[in-house]
Amino acid sequence: MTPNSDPTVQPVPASVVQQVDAADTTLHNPQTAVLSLGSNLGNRLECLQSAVDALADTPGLKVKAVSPVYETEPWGVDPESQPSYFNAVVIVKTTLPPGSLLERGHAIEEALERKREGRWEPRPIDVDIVAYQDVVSDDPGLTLPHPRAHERAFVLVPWRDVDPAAEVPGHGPVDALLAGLGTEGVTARPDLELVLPA
Ligand SMILES: Nc1ncnc2c1ncn2[C@@H]1O[C@H](COP(=O)(O)OP(=O)(O)OP(=O)(O)O)[C@@H](O)[C@H]1O
Ligand SMILES: Nc1nc2c(c(=O)[nH]1)N=C(CO)CN2
Repeated sequence: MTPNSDPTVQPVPASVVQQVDAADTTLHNPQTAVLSLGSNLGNRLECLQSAVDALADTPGLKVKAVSPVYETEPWGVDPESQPSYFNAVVIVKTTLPPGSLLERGHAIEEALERKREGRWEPRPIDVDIVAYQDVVSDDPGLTLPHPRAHERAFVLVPWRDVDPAAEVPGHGPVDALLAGLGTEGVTARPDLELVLPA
């Protein structure tokens, strides 16, 4: 069958294609997103690096910056009850809309065998979307900015390293948030480094 011989396939008028493209603001216009990576099970540095590599391998996404690595006290649980985390922040430019970026994060978690157990259980990798441009959304499936990012020094400290002027939409400058929160329990690990794939 030649491409146009199927009578059920109607050509899409150019004006419709144009309207659809214009409505998808991400398509020609990459957006900046901030991702938080955390690991407190297995080889924590390798898990973070695998996540960075997988992000860099994602069509429609370019990794622009990778923060230094921090060793951090488990937040939200008894800090003695879990191994310490390694945390880092990655800045990306992407044509993926927020929901697709979340799906990609989940796929990376699955590939690194993260089990979804109780809340804040130890995990080999966690990929959270901290912010997507200045989008604000209270959808529980994807809340933007991340609903707890502004309370987490383990997110804000590495984020400030790669973007000193960063702001959490609706919460203000990262620097000011950190002045209030303090940085206790967030320790630089200059002996460790994540590599940004070429
Ligand atoms: N900004 C966001 N980034 C990642 N997941 C989000 C976000 N907003 C909402 N979610 C939803 O939260 C659900 C639980 O995510 P996850 O298991 O990573 O939570 P957690 O890492 O244990 O805890 P926390 O959300 O406090 O970081 C996800 O399935 C996702 O749909
Ligand atoms: N230090 C630290 N604590 C956490 C982390 C994390 O990445 N680092 N992630 C959590 C759930 O996302 C809960 N607690």
